[in-house]
Amino acid sequence: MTPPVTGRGPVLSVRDISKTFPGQRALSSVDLTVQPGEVHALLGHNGSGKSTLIKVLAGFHVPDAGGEVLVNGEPLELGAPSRSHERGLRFVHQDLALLGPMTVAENMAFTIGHVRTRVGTIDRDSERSRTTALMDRIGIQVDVDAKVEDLDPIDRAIVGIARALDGLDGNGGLLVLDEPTAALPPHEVGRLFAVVRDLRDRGVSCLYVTHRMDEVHELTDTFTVLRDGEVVQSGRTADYSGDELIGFILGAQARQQTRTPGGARESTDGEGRAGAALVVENLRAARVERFSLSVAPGEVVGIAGVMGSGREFIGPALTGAVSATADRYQTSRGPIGAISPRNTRRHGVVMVPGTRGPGSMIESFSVTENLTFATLDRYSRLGWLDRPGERRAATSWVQRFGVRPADPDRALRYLSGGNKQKVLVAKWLNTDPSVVVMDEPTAGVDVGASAAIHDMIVDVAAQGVACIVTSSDLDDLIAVATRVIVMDRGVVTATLSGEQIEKNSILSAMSGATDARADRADRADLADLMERSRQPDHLDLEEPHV
Ligand SMILES: Nc1ncnc2c1ncn2[C@@H]1O[C@H](COP(=O)(O)OP(=O)(O)OP(=O)(O)O)[C@@H](O)[C@H]1O
Repeated sequence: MTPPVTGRGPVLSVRDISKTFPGQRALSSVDLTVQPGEVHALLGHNGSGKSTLIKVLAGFHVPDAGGEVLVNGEPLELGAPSRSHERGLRFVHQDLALLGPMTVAENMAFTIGHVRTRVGTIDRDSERSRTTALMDRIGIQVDVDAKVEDLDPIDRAIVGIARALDGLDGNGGLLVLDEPTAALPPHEVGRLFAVVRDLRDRGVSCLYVTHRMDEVHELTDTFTVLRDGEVVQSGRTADYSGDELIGFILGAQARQQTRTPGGARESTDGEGRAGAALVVENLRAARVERFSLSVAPGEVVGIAGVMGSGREFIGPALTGAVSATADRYQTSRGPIGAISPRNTRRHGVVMVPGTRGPGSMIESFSVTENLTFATLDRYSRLGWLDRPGERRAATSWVQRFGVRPADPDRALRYLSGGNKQKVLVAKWLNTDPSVVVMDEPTAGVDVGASAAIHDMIVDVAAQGVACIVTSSDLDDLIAVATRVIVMDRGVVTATLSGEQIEKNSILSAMSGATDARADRADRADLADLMERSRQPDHLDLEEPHV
């Protein structure tokens, strides 16, 4: 790792910054320093204040009076986004805000402005060359004429970073990356790290927000941990173990968080004593060619596969959210007929979607209203809503998942991203499903809440629910699955159980699938995947994750 550049003052000094929302102190006297050429991890549980701090830096929130932010030693005018931009602060949010139907060059022009000819028309050629030049600066080329919706997630992330770098001349500046790997499959994370390291070597510092603990030691030089809006620790990453960092993040909670990897549990191969909860033969849907699965009550089946393998379409296909057919689709309640949302729901097959996108949650509704939205009939009495009953159920889920703030009446929009995710998972578990498909259940969720969600999945399974977890985060699969199915190009290519459920074996099975199509695959990706599967950092199975 390149040592941080020294000799100049800090690129960023946050001093005594506080932010109070009505009824909520989100930041309390926060100090944070980033030196030039340094990757600084900003860590903290869901709701600890990371996004609020970033929004203060971006000029989106005005902090309480009293504190200051210095950029390269000079005070920054707070609450003015254009001033933050002028002073070299750049932000890449999780939602990259790229427009799918537009090309890469058009997206760049849309945000950083059009290039005009002398007669005032748009100069498309210059816009394309400018985009190529921005890409060159991070040493990666993406087809500037490709539509963003056709790009891989990693290329989209890279376009987002390249766009943010506009106007930063060569040396200096601070790039704030908010959970940039949350939407990336494991084998593509290395490419993003290479871009960040390359920028660091060229003097662009980085404030890096992540919940993935394995990334912290791999990528960052220094760190700050926020807990409940306060800085609890900062320092050089190399001076602390992963467990120590987790301890800072979770505080007293840490000691309560333990879990047994699911791989250690016995596999039932889909046929438990009570018979299968779901049998599907030759499921076909967009990106799913032929998928067969039998899952028993109480079993947790994990589905792994790189982006585009079909993994992400299994949930929508099984619940009829996308058009799907199968030679056989049978639950414990009998054969299903057409695979439609209504039929699958009647059979108790539900899906917890991976994104908190439109339709999955209503931001202006309270936590309680969101939690009970899919089960309103249960709380209706003679046409009236049993509000106390609704609230009791919500309170119990809020406590079980540790939703913060622990206030079931709070409008969802005031919750942090990870806490919204917990409410979303709870909403579907509250429907008492017999089969639940969870896509990326811990995306954006902190290390403590991830463990809580893993425990909850195991708990739900122990109550006889068949669980199918599709995830790009191998830790999810290792923590909960009794069997892991690996997919490639819409078909199952491997099934792992027992002791095979560990990172190395899953990655090799995924790489085996990739290997089989190596003639058309990107060999760099494959090499990267293999390289990562050999790195001991990624395979530290002795250490408990939480
Ligand atoms: N606009 C707002 N109004 C009221 N409270 C808010 C607002 N924005 C954030 N909060 C509260 O401030 C606290 C910090 O939230 P923040 O979004 O900064 O957390 P975070 O660390 O980014 O969490 P996550 O990892 O889940 O994204 C939370 O309790 C949140 O509910």
